[in-house]
Amino acid sequence: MKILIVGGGNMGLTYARSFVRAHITSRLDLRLLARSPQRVAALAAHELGTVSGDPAQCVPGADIIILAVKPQDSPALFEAMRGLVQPHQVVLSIMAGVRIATLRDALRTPKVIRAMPNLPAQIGMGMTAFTSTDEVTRAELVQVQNLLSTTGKTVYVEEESAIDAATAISGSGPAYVYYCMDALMTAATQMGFTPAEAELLVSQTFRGAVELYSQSGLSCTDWIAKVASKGGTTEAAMHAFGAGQVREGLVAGAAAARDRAEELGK
Ligand SMILES: NC(=O)C1=CN([C@@H]2O[C@H](COP(=O)(O)OP(=O)(O)OC[C@H]3O[C@@H](n4cnc5c(N)ncnc54)[C@H](O)[C@@H]3O)[C@@H](O)[C@H]2O)C=CC1
Ligand SMILES: O=C(O)[C@@H]1CCC=N1
Repeated sequence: MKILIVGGGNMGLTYARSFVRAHITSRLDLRLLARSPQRVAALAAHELGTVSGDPAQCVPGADIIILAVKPQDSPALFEAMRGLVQPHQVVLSIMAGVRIATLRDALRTPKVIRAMPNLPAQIGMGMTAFTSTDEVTRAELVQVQNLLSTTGKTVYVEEESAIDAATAISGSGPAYVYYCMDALMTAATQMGFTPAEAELLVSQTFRGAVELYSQSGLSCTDWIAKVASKGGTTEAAMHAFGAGQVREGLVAGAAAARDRAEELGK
C-alpha cells in the first residue's frame, strides 16, 4: 500500500512514524509532501520515506493520500493538487472543520474519509473518530482503520456532524486536560511546592485517577463520591468549583470548539 502524507507537522510526522513503527508500510512505500525546500530537507532528515515538494511527482501512484495541513492552508493545497487526484485513490483528511463535500468538490474525487485524531497518537494512545463517503469500499475502510489504529483507538461514526463534535471533545480534549493540570500545578506552587514537586503531584494524580477509572465500571460521579468524605476537603473543593461554574465553563468551552469546527467548514 503506497501512502502519501501531505504536511509533515505534528500530525503528519506522527502518522509517518507510527506507520513505519507498526510495519504497516515500508519507508519505500511512504511519501511525504512538504511545502518548501527547507521543509523538504528537514523532513528528509527523519528518514521516514521519500520527501517531495512537488505534488505532481507524488500524488499519482499513491493508494491513500493523507491531508494533514492546517485548515487555513487547504485552499492553496487544493489548488496545488488540482486535477492530480484520481477517482480510485482514497483521500483521508484530518483537517479540523473541512467538510467532505468541500474535499470532494475541490479535489474532484469520490473516495473521501474524514477523521479527527488527537495528539496522544504520538505515543499510540490516540483517539480517532472517522467517517467516509459511500464510494469508499469496505476493504478500503478497513485498510484506513488499520492505519489509524496504529496510533490508538478508533470509532467509526455515521454522521459527519459527529466529526465536529469529536473535534471538540477528543481532538482538542488533550488541551483541556493540560489546562486543568496547569491550574492545579499553579495551586500547588502557591501552596509552597517547588515546580518539580508540583509537576510530580499533579501528573501522577491525573495518571492514577484516569487509570483507576479505566480499570473500573464506575462513573466519574461514583469515584468523586468515593474520594469525598462528608464535610471534608474534597467537598470544600467541589463547592468552590460549583460557585466558580467550573463545570459549566468546561462544557461551554467544548461547545465553542464544536462551533469553531463548524465555522471552519463554511
Ligand atoms: N495538533 C493536533 O492536536 C491536531 C491537529 N489536527 C489537524 O491536523 C492538521 C495538521 O495539524 P498539525 O500537524 O498540528 O499542524 P502543523 O502546523 O504542525 O503541520 C502542518 C504542516 O503542513 C505543512 N503544509 C502547509 N501547506 C502545505 C502544502 N500545501 N503542502 C505540503 N505541506 C503543507 C506545513 O508546512 C506544516 O509543516 C490540522 O488540519 C489540524 O486541524 C487534528 C487533530 C489533532
Ligand atoms: O485546535 C485545532 O484546531 C486542532 C483540531 C483539534 C486539535 N487541534
